[in-house]
Amino acid sequence: MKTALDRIIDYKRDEVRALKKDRSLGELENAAAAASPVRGFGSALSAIADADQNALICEIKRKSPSAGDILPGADPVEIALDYERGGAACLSVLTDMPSFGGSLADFETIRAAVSIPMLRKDFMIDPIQIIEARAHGADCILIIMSAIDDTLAGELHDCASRLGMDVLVETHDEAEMERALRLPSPLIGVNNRDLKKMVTDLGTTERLAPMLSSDRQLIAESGIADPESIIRLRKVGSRRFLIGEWLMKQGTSRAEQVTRLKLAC
Ligand SMILES: O=P(O)(O)OC[C@@H](O)[C@@H](O)c1c[nH]c2ccccc12
Repeated sequence: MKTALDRIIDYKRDEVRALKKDRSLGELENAAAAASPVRGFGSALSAIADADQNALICEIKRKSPSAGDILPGADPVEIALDYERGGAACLSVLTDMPSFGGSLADFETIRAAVSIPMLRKDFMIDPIQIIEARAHGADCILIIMSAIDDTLAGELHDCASRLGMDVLVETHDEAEMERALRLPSPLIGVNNRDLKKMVTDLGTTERLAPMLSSDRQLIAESGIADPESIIRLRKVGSRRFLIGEWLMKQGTSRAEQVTRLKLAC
């Protein structure tokens, strides 16, 4: 049986094929070279985490395979400005349309409206997507270890580094963590949501956190739903958090809730 992740990777292959037909590599490389300079993603997280506050990567997604509709008609710029005003370190913007309702057009509009660094959150399976990400202003890209093999992960990582972007390497079990630690990126995410089974458990971050040495930075991802989740994960040393659905649903108190999470201890 195909998992949700398998299905996504299948249509990503079609998207990559279409992109390669549409735009030449040279053209995209030129656009990437002309894009606005990278904003340091990892350094923005560290500036807050090193002061012992919670460095938040706040996410914009209209829907997801696990949650269904989150905020279908959301104005992404309005939400991004709430996040920035509340004190988010960085933003994560889903650019996948079929499953998450996002786009690179959203990404670009948001980046023009805020000054904090941004992660292009998508399913990367080919270097051309990384170049495309930079051409649209991305400061960081995501590598999902459960979606690709080590060779491809290394290639995508090198491509992002060459373009000056940071890389968030996502894991969700011990084997993936071991593979992730062979890549040079200091930013190691632990996804509490199993993308194959679509179940979320904060215990995943607690279990994997001890595998990181002090030269790596743990980012706890998914299922963070209140200050208590943050307080729980701070106990295993996490000071960096990626939060989507719960913040999306906070309505008019969104900025205040960001500040509350940032200061939770
Ligand atoms: O909405 P949540 O449970 O706060 O999760 C945010 C983020 O971690 C989640 O969207 C995510 C983590 N890794 C991903 C990979 C692909 C798509 C989405 C994700």
